[in-house]
Amino acid sequence: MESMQTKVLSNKVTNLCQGDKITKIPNHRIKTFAFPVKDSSIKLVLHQNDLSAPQNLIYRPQRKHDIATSALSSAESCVIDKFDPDEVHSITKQERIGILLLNLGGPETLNDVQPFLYNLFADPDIIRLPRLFKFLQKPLAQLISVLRAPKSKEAYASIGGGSPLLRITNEQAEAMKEALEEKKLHAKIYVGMRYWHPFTEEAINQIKKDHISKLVVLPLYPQFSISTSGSSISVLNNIFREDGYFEGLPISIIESWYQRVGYIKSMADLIQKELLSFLNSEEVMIFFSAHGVPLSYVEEAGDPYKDQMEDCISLIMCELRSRGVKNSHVLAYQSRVGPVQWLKPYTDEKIVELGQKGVKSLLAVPISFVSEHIETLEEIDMEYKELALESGIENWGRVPALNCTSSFISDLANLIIEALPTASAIARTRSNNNCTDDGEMDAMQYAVKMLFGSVIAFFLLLFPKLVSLFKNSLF
Ligand SMILES: C=CC1=C(C)c2cc3[nH]c(cc4nc(cc5[nH]c(cc1n2)c(C)c5CCC(=O)O)C(CCC(=O)O)=C4C)c(C)c3C=C
Ligand SMILES: [Fe+2]
Repeated sequence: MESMQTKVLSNKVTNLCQGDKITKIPNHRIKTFAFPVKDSSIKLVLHQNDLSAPQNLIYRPQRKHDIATSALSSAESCVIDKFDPDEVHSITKQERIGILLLNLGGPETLNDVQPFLYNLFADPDIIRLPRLFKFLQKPLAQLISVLRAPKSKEAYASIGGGSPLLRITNEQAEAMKEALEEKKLHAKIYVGMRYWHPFTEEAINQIKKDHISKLVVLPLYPQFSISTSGSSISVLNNIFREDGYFEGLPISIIESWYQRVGYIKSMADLIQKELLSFLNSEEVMIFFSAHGVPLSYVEEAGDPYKDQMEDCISLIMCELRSRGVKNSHVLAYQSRVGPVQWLKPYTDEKIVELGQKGVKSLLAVPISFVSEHIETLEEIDMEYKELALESGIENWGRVPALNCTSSFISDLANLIIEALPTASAIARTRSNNNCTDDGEMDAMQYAVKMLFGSVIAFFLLLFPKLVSLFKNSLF
């Protein structure tokens, strides 16, 4: 396993040994700092000379796509040290700590499916239109959501009529609160969903009512993607910029956490346990199935999702190998939507290929999400299982999602505690982007764009050939 460690000494970045303490020259400013450390026991803590408590703690995986980050500002001196929870508690006793868990959200009833899909496709981080065509976003979302709704409804009906996501996320929040209390940190936990209730805005209103004085934001996606954590964080950053409450409020945003030892070990535990349920466990191929993203996200927009996914899988396999598990493994991407190319190999094609090659036993491991959801319960458990059995795979198994696994929840609680000292005020620079936000568009401009977009969408609906092309290739 590659492990790169870095230390700051004056202006230089050199190699670091665990436990190194380095005092940096006073008044040195640190603006951004990539900290590509895979061993999460090593942290970089920035101290101010007159305070004994850490002011900032940097915990940033290496990534290509740069979105707003706030944790790093200026520091008087710099110490590289191991994380000390007692020190954190001493500075947080007087605070009203809030933890905001971000997630995707899902329809609770079949009637919610179409409006939920509308919210999803109206997100410019999900359908990325060129600037010139941005005005089509909402009419297109309306069209696609109406066309896709019947298929999605069928899938949600087959798993009981709605998504289990809110229930599981609430259970995780409750379990996290208890784990934090055991670690002597009292915090209020909020759930903010991107596409369904309770929306992020609802969670933010509650945070304000509760007079939270320090906030940690934790997206429940281990790996960062523009389409998931990125989208949720940009909604938040817009709120933080516009709302005076957040001016000066210390906030720490955790962007990804797939490389945490606690998470990796929890995943390895689940895989190891499930392998034992096969009669021929050493012959089973471990089949990691990650939610896909369009290829352009990675190749054009610099989404670090694929790199992080591959990294994550090599860390899990490394952990399994250290336990003597020698099974082969493969990574494929599921749940593609639309006519564009997505990350490959595709899960369905890979299953067929493996069946043709004579593989007899597969263990599916959902890897991009930590709760059961439609794509584990319907796509993997029903569609892919059926496809596998038709393709000659004889033994099929699936690793459950982490949900409330206690080692995992405890590790997330540690992550929150470690992130607290990094909380710092978000820079409130207003975007000078004129035309991307409805709020910034005048009413007339908005009405014209909606009307024009709706006319185009309406014409698309009138052409049966186009619609059937949409239906066949998109949905
Ligand atoms: C890390 C996980 C996810 C990524 C990456 C992601 C990207 C992504 N998704 C869509 C389109 C849809 N996603 C849908 C549901 C859905 N997606 C995720 C996770 C990721 N999505 C979850 C957990 C869920 C399920 C929520 C639930 O209700 O249980 C759906 C709706 C379901 C369906 O109709 O299939 C769509 C559509 C795109 C286009 C995309 C990247 C651009
Ligand atoms: Fe999705």
